[in-house]
Amino acid sequence: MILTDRRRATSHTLPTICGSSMRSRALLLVLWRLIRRVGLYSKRSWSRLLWTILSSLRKIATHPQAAELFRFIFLGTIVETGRQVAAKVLQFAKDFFVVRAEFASGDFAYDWVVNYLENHRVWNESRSFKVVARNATTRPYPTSNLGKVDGHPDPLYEPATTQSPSLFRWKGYWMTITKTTAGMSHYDTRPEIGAGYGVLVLSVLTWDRSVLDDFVSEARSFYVNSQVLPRKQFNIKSEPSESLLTAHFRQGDISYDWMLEYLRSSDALKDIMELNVTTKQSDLGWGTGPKDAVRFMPAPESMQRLLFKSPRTGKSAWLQVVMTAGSPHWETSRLVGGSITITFHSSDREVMLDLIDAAKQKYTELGTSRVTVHLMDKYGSSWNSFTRSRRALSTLVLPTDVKEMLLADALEFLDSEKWYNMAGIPHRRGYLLYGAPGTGKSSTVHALAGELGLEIYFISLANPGVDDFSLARLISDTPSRWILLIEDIDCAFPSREDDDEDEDEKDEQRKRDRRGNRYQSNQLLPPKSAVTLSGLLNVLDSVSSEEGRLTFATTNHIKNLDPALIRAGRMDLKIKYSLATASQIEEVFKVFFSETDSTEVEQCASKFAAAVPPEMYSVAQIQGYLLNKKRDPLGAVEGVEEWLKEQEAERRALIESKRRWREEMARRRMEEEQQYQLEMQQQQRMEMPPLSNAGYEGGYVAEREDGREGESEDEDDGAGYETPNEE
Ligand SMILES: Nc1ncnc2c1ncn2[C@@H]1O[C@H](COP(=O)(O)OP(=O)(O)OP(=O)(O)O)[C@@H](O)[C@H]1O
Repeated sequence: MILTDRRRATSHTLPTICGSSMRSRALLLVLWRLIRRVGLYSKRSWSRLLWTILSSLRKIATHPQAAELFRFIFLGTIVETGRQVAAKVLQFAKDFFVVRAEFASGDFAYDWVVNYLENHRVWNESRSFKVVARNATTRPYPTSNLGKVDGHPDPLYEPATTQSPSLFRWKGYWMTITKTTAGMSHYDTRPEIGAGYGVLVLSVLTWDRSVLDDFVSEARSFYVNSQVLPRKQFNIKSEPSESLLTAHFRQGDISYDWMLEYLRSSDALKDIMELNVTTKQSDLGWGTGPKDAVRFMPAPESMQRLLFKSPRTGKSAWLQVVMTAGSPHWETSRLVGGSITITFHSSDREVMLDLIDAAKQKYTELGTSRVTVHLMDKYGSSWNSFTRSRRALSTLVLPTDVKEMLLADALEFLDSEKWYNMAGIPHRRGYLLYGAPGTGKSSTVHALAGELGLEIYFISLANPGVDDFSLARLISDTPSRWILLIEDIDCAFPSREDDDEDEDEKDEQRKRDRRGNRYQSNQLLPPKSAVTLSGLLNVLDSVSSEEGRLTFATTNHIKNLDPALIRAGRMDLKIKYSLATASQIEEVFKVFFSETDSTEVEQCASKFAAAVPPEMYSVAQIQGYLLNKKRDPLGAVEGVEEWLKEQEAERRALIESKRRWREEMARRRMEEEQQYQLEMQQQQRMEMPPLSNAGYEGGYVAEREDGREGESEDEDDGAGYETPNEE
């Protein structure tokens, strides 16, 4: 009954308390029953509950095991608090009594400290190290007595890779040093991280920070004043420091040649550890001594250290040299685009200037004088520069006065800039050098450039990458007072006189499309260059480039040139280069044997000149013959008859082969023409309407007198063909 009553009471109170969900209703019902059973709804029952809890706690506390537990908790709290306080105090003491510095490889400070530590045998004193075999003869390792004379490397001590700190004493202070090397992370994208990255942590047990400053400054001055090459630590490509002086030398600029010669000299080579050994002739020519047959160069793409001592002030500084090798130019295969970057381990500008001076002086002592030549790259987008030996104007064998006249004219032009400005005439002058190949046209330009101290900008119109636009852009990127050299200017445009013998073969090739099919006579021939005549004229007349320009154009075929190209104002002076005259032949002979007894040479020269027919051979051809007899003037005279016979035979053979070639070409042309006509006839027949429909009303194909098929009358414009019937 009681149960029933309670259920009733619950059922009518619950809906006012809870929500609608069945599950929460059931939960609340259980709770409600619990409260009612314990009687928590009354004040008396609360105090009873409290009393129960307290009495239970008292029971637990008086239990012997519980008392033990409380004691442990209490003690533990005290110990942990003490430990934390001690750690805080220790950390504070460490911060206060230990000075800590970090050095990262790639920075010079790192090198100073590492160099200092290595020279003070810190790793030898360490409890953990690795032993490596290196050549230590250049380094003062007093403990190492091995390997001094037998050419084998010495054992050296290096920090162990375990990163364990080494302890050492410096001026009464204890220091610990930790060196981490060899690639902390291979995944790091920063350039200085990866294999070879190193960090050095130096801690000094002192509260005085100036101890560390003193240490670093001692390491620095030890490094700077050291006469022993510091061992290369890490080959880091990035710039080591922005605050130090760095000088860049680019190939094509004469200062690059100075520096290259200096680096090749024995002064610098003694410090350089990675060398390129070559027996290849360099731009600068062979040396005279037997040792010069092998040339040494600092290895490109490597970082080299060398000590430079200024001859003027006696100051010295370590230099870090990084060389980049150039790549071969597409047309000439000369190396272009190389560079030398020198970082001075000093911020003293005087040292840098002294180095450049010393390099220049070394270069002058060698007696090499060079001319800078800029060649366009294969895309016609930029200039690649290099230098080549200067040629003395006196070595050119030209008809009397030509050299003198050219030089005087160019000098006068360069001197009269003001006059040009006053007269409102653009300050530029054009020279056209024309004549047979090998007569000295290009050599004249190079010799003149050396004489006038001007740079040559060489453009090749046959370069597939160059067009009007790129040519104009390239020309605008030039200095004032320069030489523009356009060789074989005729090659750029289709020749208008196809009967030229030398050009026949080239033209024949050009007259074929990519698949080898011949261009028909009614089709336009492709131009030889993407540069158009008007594009070139624009460049010659342009005011965009700096003025003071001497333009030299050379050609073997002046008759192929458009008159617009060579009119006065564009080509002011036209100089003809002929095949060698008698006096030129004699002079070439004398130049060749200038080191032999003069009376003998005089006699031989006139005999030689009398034997060689004038204006038959170029100077280049005569030089070619004399090169084989360069120490034997008498032999040169005796052998000339034989050589002339050979030349004559060669000439005849050449004429004969050209004749045969022309005949063959004419035959092929005729065959092609016939084939073409035949194909056209067949094609027209195939397009012809069926014969059954032919008739007066339907139109027809008429046979023309010349054998070609006519068109139907219906499609004609009214003039019509005469029909066979009408005929
Ligand atoms: N008049 C000359 N005096 C001295 N050397 C010459 C002379 N002519 C030609 N040579 C020599 O012949 C070689 C070719 O000369 P160069 O290239 O100057 O001739 P070029 O007339 O420009 O020929 P091309 O028309 O084929 O370009 C060079 O090695 C040069 O030394």
